[in-house]
Amino acid sequence: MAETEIISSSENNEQFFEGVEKLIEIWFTPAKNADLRKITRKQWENVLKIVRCEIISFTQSELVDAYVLSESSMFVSRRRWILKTCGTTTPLRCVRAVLQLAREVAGHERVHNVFYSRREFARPHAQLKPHDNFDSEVELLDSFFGEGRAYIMGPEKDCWYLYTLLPLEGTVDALEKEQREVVDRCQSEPDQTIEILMSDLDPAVMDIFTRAASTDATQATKASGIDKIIPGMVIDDFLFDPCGYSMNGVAKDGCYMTIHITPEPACSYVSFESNVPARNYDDVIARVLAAFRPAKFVLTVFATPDSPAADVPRQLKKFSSLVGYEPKDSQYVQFAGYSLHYALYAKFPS
Ligand SMILES: C[S@+](CC[C@H](N)C(=O)[O-])C[C@H]1O[C@@H](n2cnc3c(N)ncnc32)[C@H](O)[C@@H]1O
Repeated sequence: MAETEIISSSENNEQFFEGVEKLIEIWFTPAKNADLRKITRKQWENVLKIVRCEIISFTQSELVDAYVLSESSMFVSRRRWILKTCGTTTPLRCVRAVLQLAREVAGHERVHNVFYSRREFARPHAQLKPHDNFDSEVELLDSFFGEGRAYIMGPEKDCWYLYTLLPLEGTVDALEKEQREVVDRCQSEPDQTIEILMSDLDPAVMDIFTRAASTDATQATKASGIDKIIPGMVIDDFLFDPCGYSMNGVAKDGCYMTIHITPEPACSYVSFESNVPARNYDDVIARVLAAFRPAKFVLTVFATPDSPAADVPRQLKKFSSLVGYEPKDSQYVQFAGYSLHYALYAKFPS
């Protein structure tokens, strides 16, 4: 397994692990016979060496390959690549290699869209370059993709960073035109992503994700109710020793879900992400919160106009009441081709 990222805090001798992930998603422009799944496992292993993590498990559906990594997950489909890694991994350092493999092995010449996002780290200064600050990350991303756009949402300590090539609606028409052409060429490909990034979780729940309480990952998946959050997924789960948990779920229709858990009391963190389509995510959000009981969380929802979830970001804008939680911040952004809702919630004081 890759070099572990667990650091002992000198202040109180408690274990610290940076659960907050960096998430990069690259969409390539459709091209005849091009498919990222032509990239071999060995080639991915070499890419992940640059990131400082490795593959620990693999599952697939007809439409998506899903890898559980020593630090989170990777999903590969015909024209979309997603890499989500935590700890002090360096995912942006591998982008050049991925673009090269996409071109030379998979037949993808053109990048259509890029999303790079993360919550603020618990310990930003412990990160390796370029992840030690957002400006450096943006500079590197711009060196690959040209002029992207960078956004910082929410209050300083709980902010959420986003880099994308999407223009704000109505500001740049070149990308809009390209997007329309792609939609025309490949019919529409509706897309939506919900992420719930939770911190300061209930210790009784976190206990489930330790080897002391659960004999294996399956037991932890069932005891926590993870298997009920989105039914119908084939689950590939992993329980770390002495604690920590990662899972990927894939469905026949190509949808995925992924959950990663850092249970250490000093730095407890859980992330949930899925691209399952829905007219609203109230039930999914309620099940996630009931399973993990965070004190604080960031919620983000992206949706294209042709997605069943198209109206979700707008609905959430007005949706202030999540039982037991109060909204601390909320932003709604309309990009060309996507809308986005960001919100920060905290538990009502008991
Ligand atoms: C890989 S997991 C999931 C992290 C995830 N990003 C999250 O949302 O919290 C990290 C958890 O597994 C534990 N762990 C145990 N062995 C590990 C290893 N060899 N590499 C990475 N994490 C390990 C860490 O202490 C931490 O609790």
